[in-house]
Amino acid sequence: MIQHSRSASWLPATRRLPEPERKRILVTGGAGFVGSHLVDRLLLMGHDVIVMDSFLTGARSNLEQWEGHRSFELLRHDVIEPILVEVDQIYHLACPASPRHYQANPIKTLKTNFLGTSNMLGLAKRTKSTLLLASTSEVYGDPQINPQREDYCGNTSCVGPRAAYDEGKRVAETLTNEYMKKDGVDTRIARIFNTYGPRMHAADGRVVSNFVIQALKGLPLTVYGDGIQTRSFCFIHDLIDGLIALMNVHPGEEGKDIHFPVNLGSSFEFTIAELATIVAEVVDELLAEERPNTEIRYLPLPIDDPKQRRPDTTRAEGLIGWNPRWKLKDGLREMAAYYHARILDGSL
Ligand SMILES: O=C(O)[C@H]1O[C@H](OP(=O)(O)OP(=O)(O)OC[C@H]2O[C@@H](n3ccc(=O)[nH]c3=O)[C@H](O)[C@@H]2O)[C@H](O)[C@@H](O)[C@@H]1O
Repeated sequence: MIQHSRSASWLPATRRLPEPERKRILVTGGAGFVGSHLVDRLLLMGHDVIVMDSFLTGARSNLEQWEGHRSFELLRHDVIEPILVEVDQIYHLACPASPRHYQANPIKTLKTNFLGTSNMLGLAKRTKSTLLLASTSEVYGDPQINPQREDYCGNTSCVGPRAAYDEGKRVAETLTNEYMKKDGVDTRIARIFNTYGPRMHAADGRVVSNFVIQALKGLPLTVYGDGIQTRSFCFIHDLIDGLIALMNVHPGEEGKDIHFPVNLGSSFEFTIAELATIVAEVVDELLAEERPNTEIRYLPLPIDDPKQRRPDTTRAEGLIGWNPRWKLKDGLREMAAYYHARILDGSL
């Protein structure tokens, strides 16, 4: 059945699942980059979605397409404070994710990861709902093996500049695992590797958004260090496929361990210098102009910046049959078009 809201005919048309299949789903951090794409997909699938966000880094504008839709509810609430809502599933995404944001207030980042995750696990226990924790590739720190498998314990510093986030996420994983073992909470842990796409906060300082915006504005691309550090970039729609598949996986006959962390990310590794070249090509194509002299400005490499990062996704493939499908260039085209429209309408 196609559902339109009572009040606004311009709302996106969604399915409405029959009662037993339709779930009430809480998305913490649902106004952020990943969260808002997840909310879009869950609503389009026909579920009821409650978004909880403190708007510390999330933006209301990421969700404005849903305001007034009867399956959508938005709560301004900081996950650090307990809350009681009746839900079937919890995607726990709330936490600033860009180094610029999580370093701006490290204590808050730690509290979000410890107290926030503890609150959500308590809620999952009380409501008997399934909780998926959005963890991160940062739990591997500056990895000494490449690619990283889920059983690699990582190389982090608990007093380094990235510690509030990577140690915060490590303790969030530990909490999740202990609630699963001790209290029988049905949990999933996704370790998300560098993800990019439309709606990334324009000022969050991450490499893909920085490069695309710089190229669109004709500014030099800021490469930190010599640009030989690597990352693997996953397009947002692929990540959302993976998160939903992981949330809904069941042990099955094979008795799969669905609670152990699962890497979600692209297996194609690029140096940051290569990324700069590809972004310049994509933006030239969009603006239909030859700009052979895209300038690179080399800036110092941040302390503890991981030198290499690429997920081993064998586990995701076996457990949920997941593999990213978007090619880097295609994803960058989407992202460049998104920011370009904002530059043209004056909002960027
Ligand atoms: O996007 C992500 O998924 C991840 O982003 C960051 O991790 P990081 O890999 O350091 O991401 P970026 O800040 O985008 O940096 C990637 C690389 O590009 C470099 N960089 C960044 C920005 C820039 O303008 N120029 C540049 O060369 C950085 O030094 C780093 O080597 C966060 O710490 C992670 O939590 C998050 O999961």
